[in-house]
Amino acid sequence: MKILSAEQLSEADKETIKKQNISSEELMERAATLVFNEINNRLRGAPIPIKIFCGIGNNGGDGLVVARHLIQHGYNVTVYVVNYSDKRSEDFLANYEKLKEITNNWPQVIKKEDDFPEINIGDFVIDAIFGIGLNRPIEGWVAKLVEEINHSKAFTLAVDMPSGLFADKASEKNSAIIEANYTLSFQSPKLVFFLPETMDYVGDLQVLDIGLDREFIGRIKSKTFLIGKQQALSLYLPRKKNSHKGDYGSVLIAGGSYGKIGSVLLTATAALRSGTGLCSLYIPKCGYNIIQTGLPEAMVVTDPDHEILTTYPKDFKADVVCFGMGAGTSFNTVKALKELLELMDKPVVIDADGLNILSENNDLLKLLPENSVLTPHPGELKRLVGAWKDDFHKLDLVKEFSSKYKVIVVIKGAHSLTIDRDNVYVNNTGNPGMATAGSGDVLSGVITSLIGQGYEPVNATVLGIYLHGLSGDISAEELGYEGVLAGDIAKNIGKALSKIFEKDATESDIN
Ligand SMILES: NC(=O)C1=CN([C@@H]2O[C@H](COP(=O)(O)OP(=O)(O)OC[C@H]3O[C@@H](n4cnc5c(N)ncnc54)[C@H](O)[C@@H]3O)[C@@H](O)[C@H]2O)[C@H](O)CC1
Ligand SMILES: [K+]
Repeated sequence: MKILSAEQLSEADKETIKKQNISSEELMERAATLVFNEINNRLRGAPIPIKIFCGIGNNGGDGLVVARHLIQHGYNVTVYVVNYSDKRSEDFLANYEKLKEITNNWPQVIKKEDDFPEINIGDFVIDAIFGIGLNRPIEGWVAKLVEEINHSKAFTLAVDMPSGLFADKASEKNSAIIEANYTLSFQSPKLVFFLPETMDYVGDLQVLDIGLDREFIGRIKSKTFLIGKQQALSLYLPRKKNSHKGDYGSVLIAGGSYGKIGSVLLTATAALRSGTGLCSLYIPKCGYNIIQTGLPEAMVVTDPDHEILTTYPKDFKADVVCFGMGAGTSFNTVKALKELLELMDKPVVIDADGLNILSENNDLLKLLPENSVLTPHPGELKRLVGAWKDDFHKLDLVKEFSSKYKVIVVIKGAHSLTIDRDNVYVNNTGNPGMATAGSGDVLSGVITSLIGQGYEPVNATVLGIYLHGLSGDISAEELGYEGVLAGDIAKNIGKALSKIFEKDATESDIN
């Protein structure tokens, strides 16, 4: 699914009005009625106090439409107009009149702090103050109102976006932003919903298809995508009935050191569980018995050294090599990575200490074969691309790095991002249970495996992250967040793959 910018959404809005020959007020009615339906389905007539805070633009207009439908269905509603300016939009005004026609309980206008109502923890707050039209941080008494809503701890549902967030740029530090429990967003999720600094404001997310023109949206050149089940399915390369292990890639996983052999064991397990035909490990001698006992399906080649990698086996033929987990950054291990990079003309996967070595030895970066995949966690990323001011600056730095070295970079996080030059793929699977030792080693194994099976490196990365997250979700369902081990994520990759073929009637449109 494309993630559209505020500008693209406004264009799609205008184009839809033209093509479907409807008024903008009709489009607002359609969008906001969907919001009402969702609320009505959940509240089912419950008499809880609903407080709707409406701005004076079209987000506020949506709020007024929702209010009208709720009142007509007998809900206990109070509407507040957050009068931050006198420039009320036409559709706001039209719906203001419509609301006054159906109730004697007219909206209360808030113009200053003294006008704030009491907001109780048991209220149901609807935030329709600002949407994608926000063009500067919220200030003054409106900022105070936002804080008041947040402090109340009342359940808060944001219409289109939590007020105070920009759709596609960073917020200033300490800005007033609604902390929503639930966000019902129109047509396309917004990029900020998935970035670490802003995702917590969104709560649970649901995207409503408000019927903006499909053909126009299809033509929009977006470089930012949310990866859901449909996209994962479209990337999958089916297996031929008439095939053998030689068809599914020979991978080599190079890494480990004394005390850190578990890391490569996890990576290799994940590679095999992801469908690799032949899996070999290149490890220091100390890991030989561990791997041969722990993973009899794998083959082992050992370094001359007992404790660390010191060289690279030049004659070893593999379709793809993964380097770095548990390897350490000793002088001779740097040499081993250099030998690998000098030899390889096919994409490699570099993780963990492989990345630390790259950031300390910048001259190695230009040896990376085109379309190699780097999978840093935030600390490793910072060492590679430098410090960033905010999430959007980080994206710019990584895009620049990806273009400069012609590599694919994963920004790991709650929503891991795959950056391939200017393209951004946002992952939407996974859970906090995956924040556990070895989870990254498993991810590298999945990506390496898929590259070995013939997936384009960017597709292997996007699908690999999706499957890794889904496997984490399956594991958390079985074991609870705290109970998940990286080994469980590796073990359940096959189940995750099967799951993308399941039809799910209740599936939300973003999963
Ligand atoms: N695009 C769609 O698919 C549809 C969107 N709808 C809803 O419309 C809003 C966007 O409405 P818009 O009037 O453009 O903007 P806002 O309501 O978010 O803001 C109003 C107005 O406020 C001014 N402003 C911006 N920042 C500030 C500030 N910090 N302080 C004071 N004033 C500010 C600025 O002039 C804005 O224009 C979208 O989110 C949807 O909810 C349609 O209803 C359906 C189709
Ligand atoms: K809002």
